Amino acid sequence: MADSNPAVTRPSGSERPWTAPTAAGPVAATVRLPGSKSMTARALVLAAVSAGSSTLRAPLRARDTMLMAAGLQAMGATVSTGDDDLWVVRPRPMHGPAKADVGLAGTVMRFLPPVAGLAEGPVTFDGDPRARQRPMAPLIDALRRLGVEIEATGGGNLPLTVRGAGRVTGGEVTIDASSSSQLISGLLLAGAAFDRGLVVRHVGPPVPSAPHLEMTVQMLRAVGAGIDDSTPDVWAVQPGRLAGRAWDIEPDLSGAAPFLAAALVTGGAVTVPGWPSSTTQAGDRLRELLSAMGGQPGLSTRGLTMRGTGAVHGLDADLSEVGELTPVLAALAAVADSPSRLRGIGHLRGHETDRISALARELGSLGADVTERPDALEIRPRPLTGGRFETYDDHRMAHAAAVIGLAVPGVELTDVACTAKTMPEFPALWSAMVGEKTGDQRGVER
Ligand SMILES: O=C(O)C1=C[C@@H](OP(=O)(O)O)[C@@H](O)[C@H](O)C1
Ligand SMILES: C=C(OP(=O)(O)O)C(=O)O
Repeated sequence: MADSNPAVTRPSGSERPWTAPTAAGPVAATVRLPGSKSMTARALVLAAVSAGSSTLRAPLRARDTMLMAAGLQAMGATVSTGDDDLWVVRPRPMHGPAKADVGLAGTVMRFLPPVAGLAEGPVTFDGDPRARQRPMAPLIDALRRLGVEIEATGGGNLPLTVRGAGRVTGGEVTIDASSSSQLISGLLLAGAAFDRGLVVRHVGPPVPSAPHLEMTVQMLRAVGAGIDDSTPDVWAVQPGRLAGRAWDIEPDLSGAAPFLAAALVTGGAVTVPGWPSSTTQAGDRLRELLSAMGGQPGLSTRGLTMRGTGAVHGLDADLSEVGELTPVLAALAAVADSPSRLRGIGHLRGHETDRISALARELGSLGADVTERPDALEIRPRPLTGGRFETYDDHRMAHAAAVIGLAVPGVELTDVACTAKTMPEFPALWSAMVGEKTGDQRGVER
């Protein structure tokens, strides 16, 4: 289904085993990171449902965002991704028949079906085997109640076919989005184009990932949407045409997690240039979280510099708003000098893999004492030894393994190619940061 772009396709057999490099001493590097996955995804979708052309400066070129671009193109939008630094999106009337490969991208599988409701004709969605297990049912139900016809071939999951009528009635809908904030973001991003606009009311256990919802609201406002989020758990988008615009995509701050963690593990210093002084990205919370674990963050016009102090402390934190940071924080917790409790992360069981189980199993297999709770991880550090580390197609499991590998020789990832989901250049950047001479040095100054 996907095109032949290597950043997109993930044929079986593309796995690449990798032994994580061990740091010979404190790392000292400036690491230039690619654009934010979450901002790139939203900018692409908003551009496709807007009235005029849009541009994305410094977008993320990775599997998730290329699949988003391909899905929008399949529905008729023109998305020019030839220039690494500037993508151009020209909206066109959306239509089927079309097929969209979501890969393993939560953003693609939750953001595109509402757009497909606006298309005329059938659009079929499917993805990697694991994508068929990720929560979709609340979105399918909500879209149906908003007037969209959906053939749910996969029951409440993928695959599914949206039989769009070229317009969506819209109006008010309730949804239980406790399994993923993306269920709400997806509805909101398309909602201004619905005939009656959209009022989304969340009912159920708390919605995770508040910063991501804030990003959705702010980016909608930036293209002229009238949106009211003043009532907790209710979002109201007025109907109206959105304006195309020029987006400057910020560096991916969640993708910064393993690099900043390297400063703590090795007692070194890592700078990420272009760190925004104000942002809705969840990764900005790394400043306080890594500070609680012993790092010293300093934000200046050069970017964010994280300095290690030689000590890594355990962490007791509710990570419900920043769940995607959990794998790297869990890795740090495993090499810390005191126990950790990472709480509020039940929804991670529906991520790229069940991250609670996966982290418990893999950290445990290296020697850490880990207790898996329904919505938490308790990690008591013990001396670790190298060994096989299964990455479960999960880019952030690979990041976690790389962080431990800095301190523990012989951590062997079953696959590092899964990092292409959000950062195809991860292995090269990582090796260059650690000082391996053989690697591609682009993006890293030492
Ligand atoms: O909207 C987004 O861009 C995202 C929202 C979050 O999803 P969940 O709320 O499902 O955790 C986050 O974990 C994911 O990496 C990206
Ligand atoms: C949960 C994540 O991704 P997705 O957008 O596929 O949900 C993530 O990147 O950590």
